Amino acid sequence: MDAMTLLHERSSMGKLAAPAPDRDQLDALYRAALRAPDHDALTPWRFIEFSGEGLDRLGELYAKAEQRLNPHIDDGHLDAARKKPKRAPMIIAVIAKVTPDHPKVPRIEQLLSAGCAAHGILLAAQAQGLGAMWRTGHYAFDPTVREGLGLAEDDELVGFLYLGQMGGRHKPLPERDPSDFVERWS
Ligand SMILES: Cc1cc2nc3c(=O)[nH]c(=O)nc-3n(C[C@H](O)[C@H](O)[C@H](O)COP(=O)(O)O)c2cc1C
Repeated sequence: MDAMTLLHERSSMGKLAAPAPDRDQLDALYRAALRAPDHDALTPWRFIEFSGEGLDRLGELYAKAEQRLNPHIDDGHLDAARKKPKRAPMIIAVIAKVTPDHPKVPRIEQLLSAGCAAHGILLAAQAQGLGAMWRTGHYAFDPTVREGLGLAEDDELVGFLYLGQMGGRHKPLPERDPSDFVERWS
């Protein structure tokens, strides 16, 4: 796939099947992430890769988060939370590792770099014929989940990237006209 086609046609895939990306594919995903624009070369990101029992452990964290939000939650809802990570054979959590009060690089720039790293992973997934979807949901901001994943106070969980083999077809791309979004000063 040529670069412009990839950039114009990237699309999320919610239906994801086993197997998870293999080591070579993952290496290519991370290399794409590491080419994110990065002011002052802070590399303000880290990644946690979940597969197999790791997905169960993440599900347990989700259930713990729900229980803290609602101590009377019923087993059905707890189970639903536990199963959420099982929607894919692999999840990569992208975490912005923020250096607070940096003299040159404000927080927003560090968050944007980590977001670009996540986008790099999505693009590299599609380039390799894999399916991918960026999710957050309330869990990305939940204190129990943040603590369980070892986030420092200034860090942000930018997203959970669900990855796997394409389990369906991409939905049609929306028709968008660039001129609706562009103002020209010339
Ligand atoms: C930061 C971020 C968080 C997102 N979180 C969710 C989410 O929790 N659930 C969801 O269905 N889509 C979420 N999305 C949107 C999807 O990843 C996807 O972009 C959207 O469904 C549009 O599909 P497309 O990427 O094929 O255009 C999120 C996107 C971003 C950038």
